[in-house]
Amino acid sequence: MTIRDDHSLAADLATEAGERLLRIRERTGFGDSSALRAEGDRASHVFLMESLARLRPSDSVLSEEATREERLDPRRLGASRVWIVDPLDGTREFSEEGRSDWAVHVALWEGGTLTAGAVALPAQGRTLTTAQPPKPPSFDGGRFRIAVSRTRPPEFVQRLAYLVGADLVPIGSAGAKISAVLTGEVEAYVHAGGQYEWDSAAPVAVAQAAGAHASRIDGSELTYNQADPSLPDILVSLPELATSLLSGIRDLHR
Ligand SMILES: Nc1ncnc2c1ncn2[C@@H]1O[C@H](COP(=O)(O)O)[C@@H](OP(=O)(O)O)[C@H]1O
Ligand SMILES: [Mg+2]
Repeated sequence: MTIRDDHSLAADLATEAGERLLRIRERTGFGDSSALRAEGDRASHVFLMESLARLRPSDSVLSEEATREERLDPRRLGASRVWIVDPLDGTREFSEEGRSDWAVHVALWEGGTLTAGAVALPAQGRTLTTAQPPKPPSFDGGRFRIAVSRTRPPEFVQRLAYLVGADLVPIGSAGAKISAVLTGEVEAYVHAGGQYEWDSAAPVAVAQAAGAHASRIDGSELTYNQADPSLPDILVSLPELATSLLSGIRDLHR
């Protein structure tokens, strides 16, 4: 792998981890889904950790699959460059034959902001990247689509859809849902009730580079590389829809 800059590195690592995951799916099969999930998580984590240690030895890494001690390493909080990775987002969907809504996330946080990132969607044959941000379609009115978790949608989301005139589209993986906003399959993604920095850092880096709206559901900023990596709610949407979605969510929580 020839390394040019952080944007290309994020894209190359996410893409290669994704190719490895496709091979694991093919080799292992779907007979024992918990073994397939465990092998996918482990192999992708090891590949990303070894690659970053070799190619960016001075940087810190926060990975979903790291041990609790590794995640609590105080050096990460004092570091100026931290890679935030989710080796396999949408682990459940990865282990279901025929599904393509799972992803590999690689993001770079520098001094308070996300500066580079990539989301590989291996079973869709594409990687969305800050190296070449996608151009989301513009919204020209009418009913629209909100992507939600297949298994843990926020309790208020049905009422929100009714209020703003939208249909709900269940999709697995935060990365796949945010990518769906950027490629025009849906117009928004709403989540609440629990999630972590690695679930959103890379797709948010790409969404911001693409000019989409990304925030907490109260409209405040998403902040990364915190001591506690919990980041329980998120709204990503086409920019034209953010105001009405945020005010709809606010009305439902009054
Ligand atoms: N209530 C919750 N608590 C903790 N994590 C959650 C969550 N809801 C969703 N997530 C995480 O967010 C990612 C996307 O979830 P979903 O597909 O349901 O939208 C998944 O990541 P992983 O697949 O990496 O574990 C999932 O674990
Ligand atoms: Mg995840």
